[in-house]
Amino acid sequence: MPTKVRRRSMDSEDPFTMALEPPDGETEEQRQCRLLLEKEAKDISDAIDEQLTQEKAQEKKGPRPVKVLLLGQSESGKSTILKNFQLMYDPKAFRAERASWRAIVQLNVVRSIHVILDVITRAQSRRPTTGENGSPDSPVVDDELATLKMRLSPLIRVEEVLMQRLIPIGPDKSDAARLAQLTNIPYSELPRNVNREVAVHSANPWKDVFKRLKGIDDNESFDSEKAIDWEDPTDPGVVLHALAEDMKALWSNQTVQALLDRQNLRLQEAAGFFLDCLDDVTSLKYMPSDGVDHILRARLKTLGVSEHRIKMTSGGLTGSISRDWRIYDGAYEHPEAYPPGSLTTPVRFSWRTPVSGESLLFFGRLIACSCRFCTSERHGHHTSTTCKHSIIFLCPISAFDQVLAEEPRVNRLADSVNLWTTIVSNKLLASTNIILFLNKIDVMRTKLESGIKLVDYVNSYAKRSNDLETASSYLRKKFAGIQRENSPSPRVFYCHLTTATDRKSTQIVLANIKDQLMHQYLNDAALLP
Ligand SMILES: Nc1nc2c(ncn2[C@@H]2O[C@H](COP(=O)(O)OP(=O)(O)OP(=O)(O)O)[C@@H](O)[C@H]2O)c(=O)[nH]1
Repeated sequence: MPTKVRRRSMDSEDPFTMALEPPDGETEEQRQCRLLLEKEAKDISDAIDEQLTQEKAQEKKGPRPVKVLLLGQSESGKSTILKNFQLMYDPKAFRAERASWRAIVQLNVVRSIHVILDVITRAQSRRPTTGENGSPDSPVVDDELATLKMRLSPLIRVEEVLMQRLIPIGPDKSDAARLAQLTNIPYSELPRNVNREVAVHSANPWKDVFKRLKGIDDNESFDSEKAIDWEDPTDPGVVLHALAEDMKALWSNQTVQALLDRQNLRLQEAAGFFLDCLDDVTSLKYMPSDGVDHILRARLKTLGVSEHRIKMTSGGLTGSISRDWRIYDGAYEHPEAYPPGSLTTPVRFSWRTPVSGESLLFFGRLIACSCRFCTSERHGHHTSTTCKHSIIFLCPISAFDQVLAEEPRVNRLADSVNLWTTIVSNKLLASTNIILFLNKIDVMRTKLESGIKLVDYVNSYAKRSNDLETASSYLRKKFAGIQRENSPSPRVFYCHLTTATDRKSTQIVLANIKDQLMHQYLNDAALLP
């Protein structure tokens, strides 16, 4: 029948059908990974459907919530911005999570030490060579360092225990468990291209783990300090405390520094770096306090999209108003991660470098999600056919000299620029507030001051001065220009230079954004029938 023939031929050209077809020459490992991602996408979709149904019912009862989507490539700082929001507007919940973040800080510490131990192992396995003057070509691991390495080996077990607590592998074979299997392999057995970073799925209630361990009742008011059994000899904190002096000796060892230098491993610039405050984080009763920003600096990669509800209040001429906010952390979910602290491959940046396929797929999915949230409202409050919510887009500008782990030909800044172009040019997002955060300004400053030249990666930077002010203002103008040229209709360019781990400065920015969005929300509401 003609219709059948037509449909078949359309199907074979349908980009969605083509996109879903398995790639040619797919290996079994790739197939497993793809199926996992597809199942996860379906779970997300089902969860959104369920959420939409609930929201519809809820929204009939009260005012519309303000929705903000955090977007950006992996390690751009989305979760850190979310933590800042929680710290400001939901401090009680934030404090209750301190025990969980204590475990992440401990995990970050042992991970950094593990990286160093791996570097030493590699140096030990190399045959020593000598230069022209007869001295060794590369730093030599002496007996003292080898002994130190041996004494620190119990930390590997601590890391495994922490990872198992965070991502238990049960008989359920859930996504979280299966992803954990991908990442829970001991470092020594990991193939080079496998993710070395532990990641939790947003659906995994990892923060409850410590609560569950102590058997605290859900209804009991939860004090995070009570969640720790301070007398427990198997608590990772005990081992960390016992090995604190050895860890300090390792980090300050000249040979270790030389070996890290040779491999271009800048641990101090890597996420979750705590080796500069070992006294503090290895103290027997260590708990990340309100006074220090350890929770903001702690690194735990999250996969999937998570929703966080916060009640926010804003003052104005008409008195103070209070609204529910929903903040979505659109964590980038590529199964690979960046090797810690390295990534100085000199892949040049170009304003036209193709965006990685994985990133596009992910952002497409996120935009689809956010637009579905709007679709659900269109019949209720919205009269517009475009998304009215807000996006905070994070670009870690310090990544200008780094490449994507999953696509080593793509510069990380180029990836961000392309994602930015995709977002600002999307017609469905024409009415969306898009706020750009050029993040990791502190790391950018350190890099530029250490002599790394922006022009070596971004040709068009030409002969401009290699300082933070000039560089950030140049990048800001570039991002503004892309928005101007690509937005379906004119919109205001909102941009902030941020250091998300610096609570004070970030909270000023977020307070302004909160007031701005509340104001717009009220204006929109006034225009509604
Ligand atoms: N020095 C510095 N570190 C930052 C800044 N913003 C975030 N970080 C750190 O960078 C790491 C990654 O930040 P996250 O907030 O986890 O990044 P993300 O975008 O949520 O990453 P994914 O979970 O992989 O999607 C964390 O250890 C943060 O503490 C910043 O402005 N300066």
